[in-house]
Amino acid sequence: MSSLSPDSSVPSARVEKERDFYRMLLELGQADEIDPFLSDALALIVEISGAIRGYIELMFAPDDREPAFWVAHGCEDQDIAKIRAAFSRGVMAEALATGRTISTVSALLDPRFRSSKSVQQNRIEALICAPVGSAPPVGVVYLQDRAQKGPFSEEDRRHVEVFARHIAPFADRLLLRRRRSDEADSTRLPRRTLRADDIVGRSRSLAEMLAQVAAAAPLDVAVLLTGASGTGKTQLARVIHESSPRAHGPFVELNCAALPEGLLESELFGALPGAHSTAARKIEGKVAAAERGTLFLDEIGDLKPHGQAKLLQLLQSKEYYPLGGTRPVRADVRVIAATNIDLKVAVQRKEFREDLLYRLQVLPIRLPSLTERREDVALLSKHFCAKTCKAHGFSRLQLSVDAICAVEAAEWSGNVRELGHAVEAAAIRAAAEGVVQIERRHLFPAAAGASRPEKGAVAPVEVGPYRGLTFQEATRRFQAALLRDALEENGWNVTEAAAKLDLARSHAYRLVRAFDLSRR
Ligand SMILES: Nc1ncnc2c1ncn2[C@@H]1O[C@H](COP(=O)(O)OP(=O)(O)OP(=O)(O)O)[C@@H](O)[C@H]1O
Repeated sequence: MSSLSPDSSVPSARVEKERDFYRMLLELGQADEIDPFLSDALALIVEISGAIRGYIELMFAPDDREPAFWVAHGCEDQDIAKIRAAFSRGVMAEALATGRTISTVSALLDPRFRSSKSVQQNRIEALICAPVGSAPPVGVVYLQDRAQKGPFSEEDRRHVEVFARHIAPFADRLLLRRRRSDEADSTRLPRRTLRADDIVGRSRSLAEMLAQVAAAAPLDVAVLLTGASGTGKTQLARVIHESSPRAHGPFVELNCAALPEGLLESELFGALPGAHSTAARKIEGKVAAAERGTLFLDEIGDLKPHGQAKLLQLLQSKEYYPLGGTRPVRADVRVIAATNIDLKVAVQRKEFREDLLYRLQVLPIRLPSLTERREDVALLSKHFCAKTCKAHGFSRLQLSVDAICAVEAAEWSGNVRELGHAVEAAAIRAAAEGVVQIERRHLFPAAAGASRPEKGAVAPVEVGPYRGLTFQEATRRFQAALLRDALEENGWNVTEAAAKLDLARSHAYRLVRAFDLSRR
């Protein structure tokens, strides 16, 4: 056997490498989830061939503009457009069209590819590209650049071809699943006109809301977003902006709850030098900063009467006066407002101007709470799990089937943020244990201080300091102590403390005032 060492029966390094390769391919093939399997398999072929970059792309149809699935290895950028631009489209197209493996020592010198823009721009040298599947191929495996100078060998080519044959049945299964799940996705239609990739979910209630967003986004009218805290109003405001003709303009956010009444006018409209004690120089207001873009007014229900009057004036006349200014300035901004309180009730209580409410809610959009879209909980949990792994540099963790059942069964009070925090905490616990799956116990640890108790269960808390007090007084003192603690921990940054406690910012500000908390 030519691959054995001449003087013994010890296999050569090449044979060992090859054996490892096949063994690992077989092991990888046992995986239930195809996406991570393809990602691991790609890392393996990149390593075996000594390539620097690798890419797998699968398509529903050969002339589709976007891939149905893709995974890259050795590429910093997570933006698919940038990753695709770094590889030779010409080479991939040829492998797909001919059903044959393409390889070259240097694409830059190869007369078949040297005129291609991507080849010139990325100065592409050695590459191999093998089609996946046959009659017709459904995608490609593409390797580019070698760690050690020189071309890919015949052996590398053989490995890539074996690899492409091995993953072909997985690719077929993945495409079939994707096609079926795409057909079942009720949000597919409205998503077509929106830049809403970050909005996870496929439930009917989310689809109905996205349909309203798709109708509202291109129109230059005010939008009022309502819904419980943490349901995604801020995220949706960005989607509306990015899907509108103002997408190239700025998106400027102003939290009305965080704003002391005296600062509102200069914050919103800016101030001319000398307009007030702190305005030594001209201060640019948020309206000016949002010129030709979108001004997002969060927690609009907390705007005080004076602020409401000023905002109404702006919406009616499209003009405003900077503080200390005598001439009106024209404003070209689209206003999107958000609130988690019922503004109609606030109007009845004379806390919010009715005329302003009508100006703001030309197109009102209510965000469904998590309880109305329970079928999205599993998808959202997986999304938060992947996001946490990426943010903390964990190797890929997955939620076990049992853990998914547990998150689906738990009560989340409609709050997506709360679900996100619980999954993040669970991922951190699982990573600390060095396991690869997040289990129920990571999500709902029995100890005190656990994130979200499962339905019915309440984690124990020490009652010592509150003994002897009435229920109300004990609750009040406990809340004040908890909030003070979070504020201390976060340098008295109310927004961060609110996020830590999973409170709406406006609620946190109200509590700070109600408990009269201040730095000691
Ligand atoms: N459908 C979704 N898909 C993915 N992430 C989501 C979704 N909805 C909400 N989130 C995430 O949940 C968190 C809370 O969302 P966001 O801040 O937009 O809520 P909000 O309604 O503005 O909250 P608040 O009323 O407290 O200001 C964010 O991290 C957001 O990215």
